[in-house]
Amino acid sequence: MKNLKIGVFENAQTNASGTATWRHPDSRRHLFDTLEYWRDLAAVCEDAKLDFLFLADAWGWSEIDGTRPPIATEETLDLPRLDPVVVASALLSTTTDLGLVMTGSALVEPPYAFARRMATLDQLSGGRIGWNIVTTGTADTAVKAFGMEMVAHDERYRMAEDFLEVVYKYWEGAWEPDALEKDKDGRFADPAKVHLVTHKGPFFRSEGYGNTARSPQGTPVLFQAGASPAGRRVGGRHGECMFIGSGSAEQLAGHTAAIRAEAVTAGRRADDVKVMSAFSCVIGATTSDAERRYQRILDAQRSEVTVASYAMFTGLDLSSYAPETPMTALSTELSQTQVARFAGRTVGDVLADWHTHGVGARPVVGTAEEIADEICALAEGADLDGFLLSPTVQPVSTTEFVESVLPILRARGVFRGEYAEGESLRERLTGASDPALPASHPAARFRH
Ligand SMILES: Cc1cc2nc3c(=O)[nH]c(=O)nc-3n(C[C@H](O)[C@H](O)[C@H](O)COP(=O)(O)O)c2cc1C
Repeated sequence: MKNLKIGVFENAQTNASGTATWRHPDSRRHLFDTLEYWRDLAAVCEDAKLDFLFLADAWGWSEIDGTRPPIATEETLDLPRLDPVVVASALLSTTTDLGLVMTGSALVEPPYAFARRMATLDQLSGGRIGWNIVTTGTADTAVKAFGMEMVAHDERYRMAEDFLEVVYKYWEGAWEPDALEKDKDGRFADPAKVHLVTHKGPFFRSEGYGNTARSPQGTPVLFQAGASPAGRRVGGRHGECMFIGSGSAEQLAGHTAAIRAEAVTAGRRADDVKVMSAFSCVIGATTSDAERRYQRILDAQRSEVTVASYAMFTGLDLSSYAPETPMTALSTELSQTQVARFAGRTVGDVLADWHTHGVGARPVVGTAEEIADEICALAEGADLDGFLLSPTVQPVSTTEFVESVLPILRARGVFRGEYAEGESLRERLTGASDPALPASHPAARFRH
């Protein structure tokens, strides 16, 4: 079996993944707006030698028929949040090896400024940064805040391709890796190795010199999570790591095969893309103890949150449809994945399902041994490279996982024990022999 990669899913906000479990007695997520929360969580991840901490993000919010439902505020479903780039920046000085991966929107960010911010993080972290490319799940509300017009679903992916070309040109082509000489008796940099970038694309234009020099990885490790056909195409062409939702081994195997096929269509090798599935679990001393603990998590959440939460991801108000309406009758310009994955089921089924686990799948509920068994079975059955642990109650879910499940995975030889010294996040996650993107990646053509 492959050596697994394991990251932790977080959101610089009180809730995650469309559920609202912040009232649970053990939850400390209401302290998401303190540096201590992030410092302590990052320390748990780094002490356990996890691969990275992932900070998801959204610029938009929940709206139903153009109005923000009061429950979204009462249960802090979507707002307030913190900027993940700034949170990651704060963690650079409290961590030394942990990867820091964050979402950045190709819909609303200006690419030149975004390229600089990510390069700065990559530089100061010594090459520990990853970027989850999103077209923004909450696009309908985010565009209003940015004074933009709505951009349709597949058009947003075309926009993302253009955005990628701009940032690649700056990350890969603006400054050659050995441009900086820093020679006090000579010169600081070699002008022959600093290049003017020009870009005239369908969505973005830019002409300039890189505001930052080349960072250790150049391009941060590229993550992508869109599961619609358009999303998978972009992931297959550009992604180095793809996040997929959770599900049965059979469902995940289908996703993994489709992503690898897209990579091959794009002229890359099937395993140039590492596939990581979201994974949630509730651990107990016995199976029935775990079931009791899971029920307590469900009880911590108000049921009214479900409609507002589903609307945030899809713009659809499920309360306005008869419960027997087939989900195939619905469509969205937001997350098509969150409609398509319920094909064959009804609106009533989805309301019940979403209440228990939001965008994720039902957590695996059991003893540490049972959870380790499930992780191994999923990895083998679905050809996965790793997991994105999506904790239900933070930080205790992460702590319990690293204390009880991780040692079992280590004993089985499927998760490594130590960090390799000086390794970049790219080398760690992809097995690359240096921190730069391989020559087979589309970004490499912008190098000099
Ligand atoms: C593990 C995981 C993490 C995600 N994180 C984000 C995120 O931080 N922000 C966001 O807007 N979408 C996020 N998404 C959603 C997708 O990237 C994508 O934008 C969404 O599913 C809509 O595109 P699609 O219809 O192509 O799937 C995430 C998805 C998964 C599976």
